[in-house]
Amino acid sequence: MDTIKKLENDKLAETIKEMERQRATLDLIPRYHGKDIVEHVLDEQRQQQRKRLEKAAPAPYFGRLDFKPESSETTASLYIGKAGVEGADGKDPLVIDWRAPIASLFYSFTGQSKTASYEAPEETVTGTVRLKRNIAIHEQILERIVDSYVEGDEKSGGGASDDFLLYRLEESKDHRLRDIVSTIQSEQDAIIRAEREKALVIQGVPGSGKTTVALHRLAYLLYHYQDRMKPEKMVVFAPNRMFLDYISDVLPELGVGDIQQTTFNDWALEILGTSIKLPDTAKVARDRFEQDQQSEDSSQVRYKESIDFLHQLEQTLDQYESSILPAKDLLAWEGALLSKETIRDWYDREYRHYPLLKRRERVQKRIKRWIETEHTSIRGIDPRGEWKKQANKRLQAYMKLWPKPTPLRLYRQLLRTLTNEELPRKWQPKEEDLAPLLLIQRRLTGIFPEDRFDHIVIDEAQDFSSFQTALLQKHCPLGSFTILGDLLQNIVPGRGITRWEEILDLFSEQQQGYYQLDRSYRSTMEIINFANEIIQPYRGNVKPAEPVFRSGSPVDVRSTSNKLIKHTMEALDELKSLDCRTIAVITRTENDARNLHQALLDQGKSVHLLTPGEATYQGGISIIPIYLVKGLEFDGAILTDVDQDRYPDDPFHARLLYVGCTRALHHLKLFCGGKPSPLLREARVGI
Ligand SMILES: Nc1ncnc2c1ncn2[C@@H]1O[C@H](COP(=O)(O)OP(=O)(O)OP(=O)(O)O)[C@@H](O)[C@H]1O
Repeated sequence: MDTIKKLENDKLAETIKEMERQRATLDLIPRYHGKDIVEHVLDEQRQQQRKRLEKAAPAPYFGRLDFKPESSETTASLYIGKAGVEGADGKDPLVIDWRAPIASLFYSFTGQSKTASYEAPEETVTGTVRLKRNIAIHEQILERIVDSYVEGDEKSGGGASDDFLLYRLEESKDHRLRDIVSTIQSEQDAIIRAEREKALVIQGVPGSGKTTVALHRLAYLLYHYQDRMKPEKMVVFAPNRMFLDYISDVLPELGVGDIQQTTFNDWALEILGTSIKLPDTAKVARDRFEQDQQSEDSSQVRYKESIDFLHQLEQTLDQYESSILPAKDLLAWEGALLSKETIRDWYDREYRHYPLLKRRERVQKRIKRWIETEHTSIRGIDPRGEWKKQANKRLQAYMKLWPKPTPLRLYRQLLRTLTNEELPRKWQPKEEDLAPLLLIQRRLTGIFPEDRFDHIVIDEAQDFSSFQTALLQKHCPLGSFTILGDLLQNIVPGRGITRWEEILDLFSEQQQGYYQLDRSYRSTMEIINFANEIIQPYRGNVKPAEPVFRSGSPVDVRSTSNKLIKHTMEALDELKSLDCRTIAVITRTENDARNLHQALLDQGKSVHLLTPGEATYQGGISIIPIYLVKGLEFDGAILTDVDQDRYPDDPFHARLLYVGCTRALHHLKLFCGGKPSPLLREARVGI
C-alpha cells in the first residue's frame, strides 16, 4: 500500500504543479475589454478555464480508472474529477470531467463482468477495466485510497466500492445538500446520463438520492448538450423556498450557474402578475396539515387538479373562442359593408394560430386597414375624412361587443359553466386555481419565449397534480423532464397523485422513462427498518426502502410524560456529544414548535424556529413542524408528541411519521408525551 500511496502522491503533486502552471500562464494574459467579438469569446473561455482550475485546485480528482480498450495495446490511467483539466501541450487530459462519456465506466462498472463499455460520440468502446480506485483528497492532501476493483483480485468488485461509500455516508453533514460525484451509484448514474428527450419519472425511497441525482442530471445535460441547452432555460420546481435554499449549493458546486429554482406557486404568480394573490401560506399550512377535519372540499380540489378538468377547460375555452366574435356586419358608411362572414373568415382562418388577445388585435387592425382602403376610393367625396372618423367610431363600438377578458374574469365565467360554481364577488384563488388560471392566460396571450424551458425538474412530484404537469409540458417543447418523488411521502391530504401513471400517461410511450430507486443512502439500517415498520400497512405497491449496510445506534423511543423540555434538553446535549452538527426537533404542529422554541431559548439554547413561509435554512438546531421537513435531512432528529391522538393509525399520519423519521442520518429519537402512537407498532418505549 505504501508504494501505491507514494505513486498516487507523486501523481497528485504532478497534477497540481501542471494546474498551477496553466493558471500562471492564464494570469499573464490581461483581461480583454475591447470591442472585438472573437477576442471577447476567447477572453470568456480563459475566464471559464481559470474558474475551473481554481475550483479543481483543492481536490483535482476523486477517482482513477485503468482501462484497456480492445482496439489498443496500452492501458490508460484515467483520473476523474469534478472538472476536466487539459494536459500540458496537447497531451492527454490530466483529469477527465465526471460527465465525459468515458467517465461513465467509473460509475457503471461494478466488477461483475470482465468487459465494460461506454458510448463514445461515434461508437461503443469496449475494453477491460484493470483498476477502479477511489481517492479522497482534501485541500491538496491525499487522505484515503480505496480500491474498489483490481483485475485478478477475487475479493474486489461486486459491491466492494461500498467501503468508500460508507466512509462518505458516515460523515456528519453541514446544513446544505452536497454533490455526490465521487460516489454516484450505477442505478443513479443511469438516470443522470439518460437521453435528454426523455421524460423520466423516478419513484425513490427516502434518501435514495432523488434530489441529488436530478441536480447532477442537469449538470450532465448541460455538459453533454452544451450548444443545445442553456442553464437559464432549465428550471427546478421544489415544494418550498426553504427547500430551495437547502439545495442551492449543489449546482454551483458542480460548476453550473443560472438555473432557475422556484416553486410552482411563485412561478405561476410571477406570470399571472400582481392581480392574483394567494391566501397566507402559514394559514393554508395549518388548515391543511393540522386539522383533523379537512377544511377544503377535497373532491372539488381533486377535480380541479385532474387532467379531466384540464381537458374540459380546454374544450370550454375552444367554445368560448369560437363564440366570442360579435355576429355583426360592420357598415363603415353607406355602400361600404364589411360582412360578418368576412370578419369570421379572418378570425377563423388567417389568425387562427394566434393566441386569443393577439387574434383580437389582428382582426381589429385588419378592419382598420379595410376602412383605409375603402376610403381611398371615396377620398373625393370625403376630403376631410369625416366618414372615416365615423367608421372608426363604429369599429370602436364593434370592439366593445368583443370584451378583452382577464384570466380571472374568464375563469369565473368558465367555472360557472363547468362546475356550477358561483364565485363570490371577493373571491381569492387558491393554489389549485393557479394552474387553470395559467392555462387560460396561455390561451389569451400565448407562451412568451422567456417562459419556455429546455428542461424541467419537478421535485416531490407526488404532491404535483397531473394538471400542473400537463401545463408545464406546454412550456417545454422538447418534453425533457426529470420528475421525482415518492408516493409514500405524499403528505398533502386529498392532493397530489396516487399512481405514477397519472403523470407518465401524459407523455408518449417513446418519451416515457420510469426508474425506481430502492436503496436509501441517507439513514442507518436501524432508522430505515424502523420507518419501514411504520409505513408497512399502507405501502401498497411501493417496495420497502433497502438500507445501505450502515449500522448506527438503535432508534430511541421514550416516554417524556410532562417533562418534554427536560428530555429535549438532555437529548440535544447527547446528540451534540455524538458530533451531530444539524439537529431537528420535529413537532406535530406549528404552535408546538413555537412553544418549544421559546422554552428552549429560555433555557439558553441556541435554536432556530422554522415555520411555513420561511425562506432560509441555517442548520444548527431547528425546531420545525413535521409537515415542513420533507426533503431535508439532519444528523440527528427528535420527534416530539408521537402520541395516539397526534398520530393515529391512518395512512395520512403514517406517511407523515414516515417522512419525519427518515430525515435522520445517524440518530433518531421519538418522544411520547401520553399514550404512544399505534404507528410505533411493536417498538419498546423506554422511560
Ligand atoms: N451515491 C451517493 N453517494 C453518497 N451520498 C449519497 C448518494 N446518494 C445519495 N446520497 C446522500 O443521501 C442523502 C439523501 O439524498 P437526497 O436528499 O437527494 O435523497 P431523496 O431521495 O431526494 O430523499 P427524500 O425523498 O427523503 O427527499 C443526501 O445526503 C445525499 O448526499
